[in-house]
Amino acid sequence: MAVYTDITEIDLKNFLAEYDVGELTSYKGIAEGVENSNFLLHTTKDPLILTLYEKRVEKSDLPFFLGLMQHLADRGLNCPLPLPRRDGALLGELSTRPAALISFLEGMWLRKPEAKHCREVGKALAAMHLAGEGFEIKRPNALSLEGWKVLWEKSADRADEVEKGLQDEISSELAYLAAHWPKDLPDGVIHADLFQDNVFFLGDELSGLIDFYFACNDLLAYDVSICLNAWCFEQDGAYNVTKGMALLEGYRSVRPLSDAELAALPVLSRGSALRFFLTRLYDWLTTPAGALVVKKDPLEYLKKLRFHRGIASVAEYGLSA
Ligand SMILES: Nc1ncnc2c1ncn2[C@@H]1O[C@H](COP(=O)(O)OP(=O)(O)O)[C@@H](O)[C@H]1O
Ligand SMILES: N[C@@H](CCOP(=O)(O)O)C(=O)O
Repeated sequence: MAVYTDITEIDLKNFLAEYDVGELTSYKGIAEGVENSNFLLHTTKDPLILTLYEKRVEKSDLPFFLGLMQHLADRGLNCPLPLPRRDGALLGELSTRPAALISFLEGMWLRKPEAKHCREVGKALAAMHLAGEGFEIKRPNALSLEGWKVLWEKSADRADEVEKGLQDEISSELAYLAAHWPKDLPDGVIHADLFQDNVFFLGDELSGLIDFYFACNDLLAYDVSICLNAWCFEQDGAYNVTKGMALLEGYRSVRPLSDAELAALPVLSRGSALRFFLTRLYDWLTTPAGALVVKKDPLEYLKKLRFHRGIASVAEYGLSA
């Protein structure tokens, strides 16, 4: 459960007094998520999400995240909206953390997505990429090549505790990616964490995207590779080519992928697998026992990384270039 910071009812009521959201009737911590503390609030008006921003979120990045949600929603993307306080500010403070109230999005995330859902995710990702055009604030990706090196330096010494030989394997991988990372592909605003728990469905219909707290400016095709990793592998670690095809076709039906973007998918997918491996590894090694969060398995992403290393042609993802 991701509630790192506790709140008291009295502090919450004082915080809410700055907003025009009705009276608080109940609140509870949300038993999902990894990065921030989230609470579901019921009021005499609409239900709301309260987010307290935690360790990996820089306060200076919050205008990007909150402004982006507004920008995307204004352009017709279904995503939550930050609510303004009476003084117009989108951000307040609660229990010493920066905090915001976010509109509640109806829907559930899918525990067992099928190819038809992957197609919808591909479409929604492409729609987000198009809707992100014109967003004025810029945020470089803090979790790309340079950020991976920094994370790796914090974990490398203990990596072999997780699997023997990891220290050498990951050091070589980082060197490979630094030498082969594409530079001239289309870029824009990417979600950067569009995993299953961040996509809501009502029945088979995609009802919206949440959790823009890793969003940044980067290669659009890198975001596609993140979704291939998050959506198109089965529990046993096997890549599901039908899901891959559906996701890529869904994406291309809204925003075409160039030959260069397609050709770069294997290296981008290695990079995105490494990115999630590294944050999971760091958390695995540093989260104290008993913390109210479910640690995610870094080895799941190591297996995905190894799969992409073995890709000889993008046809293996379900499409020919
Ligand atoms: N706007 C929202 N509407 C409905 N539920 C939400 C909303 N934002 C977050 N949640 C709930 O909170 C959970 C954790 O949110 P998330 O933003 O993924 O947290 P974290 O940034 O900590 O990973 C989600 O899985 C969902 O259940
Ligand atoms: N998706 C990441 C962890 C980030 O968690 P989220 O709850 O913000 O999606 C992973 O799976 O490692």
